[in-house]
Amino acid sequence: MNEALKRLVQSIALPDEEAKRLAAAHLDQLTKPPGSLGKLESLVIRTAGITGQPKPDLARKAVVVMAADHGVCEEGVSAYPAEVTPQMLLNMLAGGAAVNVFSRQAGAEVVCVDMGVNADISHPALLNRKLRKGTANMAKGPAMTREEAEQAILAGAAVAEEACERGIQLFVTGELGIGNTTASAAVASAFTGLEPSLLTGRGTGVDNEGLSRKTGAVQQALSVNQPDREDAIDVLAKVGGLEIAGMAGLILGAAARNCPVVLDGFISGAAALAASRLCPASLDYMLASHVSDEKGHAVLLEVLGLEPMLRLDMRLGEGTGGVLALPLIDSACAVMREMATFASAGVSDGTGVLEA
Ligand SMILES: Cc1cc2ncn([C@H]3O[C@H](COP(=O)(O)O)[C@@H](O)[C@H]3O)c2cc1C
Ligand SMILES: O=C(O)c1cccnc1
Repeated sequence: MNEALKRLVQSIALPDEEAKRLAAAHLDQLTKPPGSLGKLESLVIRTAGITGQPKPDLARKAVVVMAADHGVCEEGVSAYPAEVTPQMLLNMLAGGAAVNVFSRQAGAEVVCVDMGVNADISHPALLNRKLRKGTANMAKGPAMTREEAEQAILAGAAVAEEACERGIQLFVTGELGIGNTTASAAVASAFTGLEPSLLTGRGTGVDNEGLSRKTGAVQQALSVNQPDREDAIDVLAKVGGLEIAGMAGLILGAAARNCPVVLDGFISGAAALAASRLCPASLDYMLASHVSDEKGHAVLLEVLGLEPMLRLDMRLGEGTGGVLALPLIDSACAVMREMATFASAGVSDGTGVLEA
């Protein structure tokens, strides 16, 4: 691991236990039976620990969409051609993708980052962090070099840091990259040791023949490259993607700044697994939004030990599921700041009504 990456990993602190304790105590003073807000209560306690604020206020939120292309598309692993990556990126920059619609509803910014799209795109709102034009075909050799993977992680972390500097307080992981469910399956299989067939799904909607080609490409990528699961950078370099490494960096960068990171779907899950292997403490900063329909996502969340808030049978990516969870997080935090306590509202808290 290079020095800058080591420093990044070392800068990630454990959650603030005192803020968690204060949040839990405050929740029990609010005008509701203890625990009656269910998972929103554990969510806000975790958020307090992440931010160090017993009553978190996360007004400024961004979904960061990392975009890149994948050499493995040559193997016929997606239902769509690779040209869709730059086309969809332009659509997103114009505000026309699903993630833009949901973000307008949720009051979140969409930040698009070119990590390695196989086309020259220039747009005033696009962050150009292109390290190369797409990865190499991992079924034939390493997707990228170790240095490129490290640079991609650091670039992702820098995006988080720059966004924090201008006031962003919460991140959603988003992505765009035709072929990236194949790379994510390979990354997930490399880290977990689970069979590729358990982690390879239909992505954009490949048919049965496409699915067996895709599973075969994942198996081949693993056998050709032999990634070392103890070495997260080796895994990302050999069978990952530029956007997946960038997302892992974004997660680490957000954690280093005490910001919650809301994970979207399967690709986000693969990036989260990589981040957790680079820095186990980063897991405490991750909130799982939904479980997607992509085969393998539920397993990944289980491995991460994260419980999703939503199950909407979505399989889109872009950060869409993550953005849909933002109103829940906002509501959970608002409870802490706005709800009356038993004392302030003059409501009996029930003590003394029942014999202990
Ligand atoms: C029009 C369109 C919009 C998308 N938005 C996200 N994805 C999602 O699908 C791609 C991954 O699936 P696969 O591995 O099967 O290629 C990624 O771009 C992901 O963000 C899209 C895909 C398409 C076709
Ligand atoms: O789970 C996801 O996020 C997903 C699934 C299919 C295609 N793109 C993304």
